Amino acid sequence: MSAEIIDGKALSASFREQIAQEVAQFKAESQVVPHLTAILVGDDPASAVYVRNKERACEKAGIQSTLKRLPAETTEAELIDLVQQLNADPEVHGILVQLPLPKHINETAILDIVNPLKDVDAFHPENVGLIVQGRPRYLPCTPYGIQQMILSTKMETGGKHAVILGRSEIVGKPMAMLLIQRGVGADATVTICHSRTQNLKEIVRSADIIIAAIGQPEFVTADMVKPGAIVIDVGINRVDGKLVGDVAFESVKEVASAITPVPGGVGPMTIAMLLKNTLAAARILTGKLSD
Ligand SMILES: NC(=O)C1=CN([C@@H]2O[C@H](COP(=O)(O)OP(=O)(O)OC[C@H]3O[C@@H](n4cnc5c(N)ncnc54)[C@H](OP(=O)(O)O)[C@@H]3O)[C@@H](O)[C@H]2O)C=CC1
Ligand SMILES: Nc1nc(=O)c2c([nH]1)NC[C@@H]1CN(c3ccc(C(=O)N[C@@H](CCC(=O)O)C(=O)O)cc3)C=[N+]21
Repeated sequence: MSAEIIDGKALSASFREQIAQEVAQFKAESQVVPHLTAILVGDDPASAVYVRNKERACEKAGIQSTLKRLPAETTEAELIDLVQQLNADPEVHGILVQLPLPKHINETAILDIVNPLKDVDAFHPENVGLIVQGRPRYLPCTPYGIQQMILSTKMETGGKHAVILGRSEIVGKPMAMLLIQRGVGADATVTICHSRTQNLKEIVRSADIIIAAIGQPEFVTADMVKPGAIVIDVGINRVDGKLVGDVAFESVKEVASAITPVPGGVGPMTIAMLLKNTLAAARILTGKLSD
C-alpha cells in the first residue's frame, strides 16, 4: 500500500490563512504591523531562495518584511552593529540571521546578541534553554512545522520510537527536545543518530517515526524503513539541478504509512511557523501577551 503523502504546501497554506486572520485582528487592536527583518550575508543561492519564499509569505500574511543584504566581505563587527540596531528598533519584532554565515564570522557570537524576544528562529541560548525545560517562548521553525505535520497524520506519538538523523542545532537537536516533551504530538522515545552512530540502519529500522535531516541525497532507503512508519524528509539537496531530499521517496513511500515530499514538504511548513513566531514576537513586544 502506498503511503499518505503529507502535503506541506497545502498544510502551510491553511496555517498561513489562519495566521493572516490573526495578524489582521492584531493590527486592528494594536495599530502595530508585525515586522520581520532578515539578514542575508553573502550570496548563497539556496539561502536566497529561502529568503525570497519567506518575504512572499510575509507579504501575503500582512506581515512587514525587510531584507538586509550584506556583502560576503562584511566583518563580524559590522554584523554585530546591524543586529544591535535592529534590537533597538521598536518597529522590528522578529530578527532572522540567515545561516550559514561566511566562514570568517563566528555564528555563535552573532546569534548570542540577538534580543531573545526578537529571536523568531529560537536559536538564542535563553530560548533554547526554555525549550529544554518545557516552557518554550518560541518553537524552532523547522521542528515546529514537522510536529504539525506529524499531528496532521493523526498517528499517536506517545510511547512511539522516533529516530532523528542529524544532530544540528537548527533541526536534529531541537526536534528531539520537542518530541520528548509531555503532551500531544510528543511523549515519544527518541534516538538521535549522527555520523558516528554505529548500527545506524538497524536503529532506523526500529523507528515508528523517522526524521531525516543530514543533507545526504536519498540516504534513507526502503530497506531501512519499518512498514507503517511515518517518514519526515527535511533534506534539501540539489542534484543535477533538481531538488531531492534525504529519503529515496519513490521506494520508501511503498513501505511507510505517511511521508513528506521534497519539495513541498517540510520547507513550506518552516516558513509558516516563522510567520507564527513573528506574530507571537509582535504580541510579546507590544505587551499584548505576556512572554
Ligand atoms: N526544509 C527545511 O526547512 C530545512 C532543511 N534543511 C536541510 O536539512 C539538511 C540538514 O541540515 P542541518 O540540520 O542544518 O544539518 P547540518 O548540515 O548542520 O548537519 C548534518 C547532520 O547530519 C549528520 N550526518 C551527515 N552525514 C551523515 C551520515 N552519513 N550518517 C549519519 N549522520 C550524518 C551530521 O553528523 P555529525 O554531527 O556527526 O557531523 C550532522 O549532525 C540539509 O539538507 C539542509 O539543507 C535544514 C534546515 C531547514
Ligand atoms: N536562520 C535560519 N533559519 C532557518 O530556518 C534556515 C536558515 N537560517 N538557513 C537555511 C535553512 C534552510 N531552510 C529552508 C526553509 C524553507 C525552504 C523551502 O521553502 N523549501 C521549498 C522549496 C525550495 C526551493 O525551491 O529551493 C520546498 O521544500 O518546497 C527550504 C529551506 C531554513 N533554514
